[in-house]
Amino acid sequence: MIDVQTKSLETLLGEAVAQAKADNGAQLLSVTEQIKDTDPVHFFASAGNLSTDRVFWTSTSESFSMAGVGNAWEIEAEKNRTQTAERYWQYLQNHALVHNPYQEPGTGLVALGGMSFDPDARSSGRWNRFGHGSLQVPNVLLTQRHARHYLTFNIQVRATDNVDDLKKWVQETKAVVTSTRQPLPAIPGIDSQEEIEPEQWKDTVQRAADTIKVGHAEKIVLARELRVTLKDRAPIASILNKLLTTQPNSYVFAIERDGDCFVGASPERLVKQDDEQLFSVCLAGTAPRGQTDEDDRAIAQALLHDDKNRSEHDFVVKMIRQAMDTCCDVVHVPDKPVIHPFQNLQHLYTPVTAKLNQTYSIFDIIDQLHPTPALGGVPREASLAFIREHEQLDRGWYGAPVGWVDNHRNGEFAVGIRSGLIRDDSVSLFAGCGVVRDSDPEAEYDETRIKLQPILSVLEGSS
Ligand SMILES: C=C(O[C@H]1C=CC=C(C(=O)O)[C@@H]1O)C(=O)O
Ligand SMILES: [Mg+2]
Repeated sequence: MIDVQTKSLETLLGEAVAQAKADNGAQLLSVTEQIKDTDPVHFFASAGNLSTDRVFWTSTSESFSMAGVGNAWEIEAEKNRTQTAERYWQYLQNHALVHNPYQEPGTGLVALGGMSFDPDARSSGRWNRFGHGSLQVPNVLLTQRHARHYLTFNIQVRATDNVDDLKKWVQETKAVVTSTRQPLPAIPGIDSQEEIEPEQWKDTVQRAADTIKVGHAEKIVLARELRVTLKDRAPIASILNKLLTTQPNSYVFAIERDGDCFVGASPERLVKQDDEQLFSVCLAGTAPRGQTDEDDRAIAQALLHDDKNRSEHDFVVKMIRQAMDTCCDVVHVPDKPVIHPFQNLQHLYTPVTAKLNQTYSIFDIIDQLHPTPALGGVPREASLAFIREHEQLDRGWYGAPVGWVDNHRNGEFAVGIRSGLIRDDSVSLFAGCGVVRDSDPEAEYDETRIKLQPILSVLEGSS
């Protein structure tokens, strides 16, 4: 068995070297094998010995995870992020040598990453390791679906490369990332925290509500930052592990670029593609969970019938339906939202399904959807202009699509909320809320405080 696999890897490496020689350039080789059980979080932790460019993605409701390390190919874009991603992803799929005997989504040639919320926003420099759009094909990718585990090596093979050396590198790297589990380090806890200008933020919420009342916009989403200093460097794998156990029904993700890491547990799917089938979600309108079941149900009922929250939600439904209509043949949207409960809050939730027209890709849909009025506002341009002018925050990748695509028309992007940016021992946490004409600044402030809580309690090491 091992012999056959080794031989096949050797053969593939030989073919890639020959192709690189013929092209007088480099040849991307992608080779996938099924492997023994390997825990994605421990893979991510061990991979830190190889590179400070790592990625992690879990859809906790589906028992599906990916963890990747290194960078075999990167699509980088400043403006026109989705068009650039589409073009280079097509190019790569046409030119890569892919050996993937499995039909599992998320195995083989996969690119993971995301983009900034707004390429036209002022930059503070804090996100400069991320750029405005970046998808990366990791050198090594672990894919876990239920009880099955797959390992993909993506290698840039050059004409001058030696097959034996490459094979040795693959074997050594595999040993590092699938090594026996080391215990994850403890989360060091919080040394200090600072809310960034909360009073000024509330004034901005009032200003947004006033802007809406005079008819210059209908909804504007405003976000704020909580800056946390930990007692020691943030152990990202341990934080992911804790998010996985405390945040069911979420997308737990980490995108690390040169040591800086964007991490989160988002409840919000932007879009999932399963060949021609698309799934999106309208998520807006928020209330806390109750202390007792009865209390919880009463809060849920009140949320379902609350005009202010319903209007926040309905703007999102209307716009997502329009966006889907542009690229899809059949779009299904229920008439009314339901309640979707999460660990410490509940949201109004309307699922959307659609059939993607064959001439479009997931990148076209992202282009249509982002930013939805759950993160931008209505109308899109007026709300973005307000955010650019008045919000005292460099959103960076917060609130923007983060996810993955494979080369079989599968992919999924979440909205990067309930998230933070980690650098060494400091973490910037972000939370926003939908401001409509009846918004009360104190209530919106409380809502953002609840949204910050899950990730904050993970950092406290107490959840
Ligand atoms: C902007 C955020 O949440 C959005 C998603 C769900 C509910 C929202 C709300 O009720 O305001 C927000 O639109 C955030 O968590 O940072
Ligand atoms: Mg809200």
